[in-house]
This record gives sequence, C-alpha cells and structure tokens, in this order.
Amino acid sequence: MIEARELTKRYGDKTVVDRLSFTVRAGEVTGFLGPNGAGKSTTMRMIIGLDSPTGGTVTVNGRSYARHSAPLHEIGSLLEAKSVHPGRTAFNHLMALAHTHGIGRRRVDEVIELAGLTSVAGKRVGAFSLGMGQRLGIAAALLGDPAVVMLDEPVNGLDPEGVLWVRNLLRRLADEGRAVMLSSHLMSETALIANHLVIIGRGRLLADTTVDGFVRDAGGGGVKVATTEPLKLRSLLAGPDVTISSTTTEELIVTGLDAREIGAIAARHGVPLHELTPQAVSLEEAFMQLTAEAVEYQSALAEPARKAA
Ligand SMILES: Nc1ncnc2c1ncn2[C@@H]1O[C@H](COP(=O)(O)OP(=O)(O)OP(=O)(O)O)[C@@H](O)[C@H]1O
Repeated sequence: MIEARELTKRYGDKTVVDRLSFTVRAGEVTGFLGPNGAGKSTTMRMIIGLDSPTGGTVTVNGRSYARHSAPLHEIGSLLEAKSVHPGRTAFNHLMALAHTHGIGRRRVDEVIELAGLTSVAGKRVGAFSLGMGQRLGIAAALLGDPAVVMLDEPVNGLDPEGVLWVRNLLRRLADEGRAVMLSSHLMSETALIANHLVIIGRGRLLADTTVDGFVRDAGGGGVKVATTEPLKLRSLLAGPDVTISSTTTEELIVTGLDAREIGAIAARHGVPLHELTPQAVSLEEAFMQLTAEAVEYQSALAEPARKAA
C-alpha cells in the first residue's frame, strides 16, 4: 500500500506537487493520471525516495521508503529515467540488481521468463528496442516479488502486443493481492487497465474515483433521437429537467431522459423513431475537461520558462 498525505514538493517558488493525498490499495490497479507536467513523475520519485518532499509524507507499506532495509521486496518500480548500463546483458543487469538483495539466480530466470525476455537475455541492453527496455524494466521491478508495483508510463513505446501484455500482467499482479500504481496521460488506455483513478493537475488532486464512477459521470452526453415527427416528440418529452436541442430537422439531442424512457414515451404515442443512441462523452474528452484548467495554467507558465532557457 502507498499512502500520500498532504505531499508537497516545491522547486524554488514553484509548487509542483501541492498537498496531495491518496492511497494505492492492495488488490487494485490505481491509474495515476494527469497532463504533461502535472507532477506525476515528481510524486513517484518522492514515493521511492529519489526526491524528498517539501511537506507532507508518503509511505510504502507503512514506512517511508528510506526506512525499509530491503526496499526491492517492498516496492518494485519502473521510472522513465531509469539508467541501465548499456554494455551489460539483460541477464547480468538483473543479476547485479539481485545481488544487492541476496536474490538468487532462480528468481532472475523467473522474471526473465515472465517478461518474455528469454530469447534476448544474453544480449547487450544497449541494443534493446524501447519495448524490450520496458520489459527489462518491468522484470527488474518484479525481481524482489514486491507487494507494491509502481510503473511510470509503462506502455509508452510498446507495440499492441506489448500493451496487451502489460495490461494483463498488471491485472494479474493486482489479482494476486499486490498494490499496483501506473502513471499515464492517456485516460482511455488507463481505463482498460485500472479500476481506481487518481487524477492530478498542477500538482493538485482533481479526482479520486473508480473507473466505473468516472465512466458513469462521463456518460452525460444526452441521447440522439431521430424521428419523422420532431415537433410532436419535443412536446411529449418536455419536462422541468429535460433539455432538447436539434442538430437537423429530424434529429433531437435529449438530456434528462435515458434512451429507454424516450423509447417508451415515443411508443406510447405512436411516434416513429429511426434512431435512438446514447451519446457517451469519450473518456478522453471527459479527462480533458477535468484537467483543462490545469493544462492552460501549465502552458502559460511553460512559455516564459522556455524563452528564458
Ligand atoms: N528538478 C526540477 N527542478 C525544477 N522543476 C522541476 C524539476 N523536476 C520537475 N520539475 C517541474 O515540475 C513539474 C512537474 O513535472 P513532472 O515531471 O513531475 O510532471 P509529469 O506529470 O510527470 O509530466 P510528464 O507527463 O510530462 O512526464 C514540471 O513543470 C517540471 O518542469
């Protein structure tokens, strides 16, 4: 379990992570989402002690990372900027890591197989494709059989087969009772893997919800109804909580009633319908709406910073 409480990071006068509180629970995949520059990597770096908080706390399995004597057994992580010696083979890289924790060769072979790296285990890491590098990073994260797994943008650069592999692996790890956290700036991809969502913008918590809850809330796009009798249908559907707009002479967009209710009213009054379609707001759209303000603020800030550089 990861618990962040009022976690804060400032660089100079810029607050990059702002009183962030959230929990990554065992048995769940938590998607950690935010637009570029929202503070995801900084938060993850603080979780594993690569950056120290300016304020607040974050613990892994009840203790701060630095207080664990064998951290690889507590939390396995893959952060984007992970450095791997390019001249080492994948096997030697994992063996070197294993030695730091007294982990044996058997476990190294296991994670190599788990990550689908058996055929390239003897190759130099410097010659690895991006996808192979991601697999190696994930193998390293799993080496200590940790109860918590944290991955920064794990599907970045992976081909469809690799994406599917990561998706299935993370679900399996959560089903085994581990706490899994993955960061992303892609809502739709994350919704396929995660069941819990922590969404941030400008370092602040914007939403702490379930994927089901987010999908439900995003479904408020109304119902498209096409009929040869739009005027009659309009008056039949009218009510205090119902809004109706038209896109063409035969099409109405109705909010405040679901497709079933609209269909029943039309049938009762003999109004022919030739389309009745719930208009789901796409998850990506809903995510963009939620984070829009944060993105605008970021680009306003980023512009002068870039000029100054
Ligand atoms: N060492 C640092 N010094 C100053 N500012 C920093 C430092 N590290 C990060 N930042 C700033 O903190 C903000 C958050 O960066 P961070 O990398 O945590 O965001 P992110 O959500 O991971 O973004 P991305 O999706 O682009 O990786 C950015 O504005 C970044 O420029």
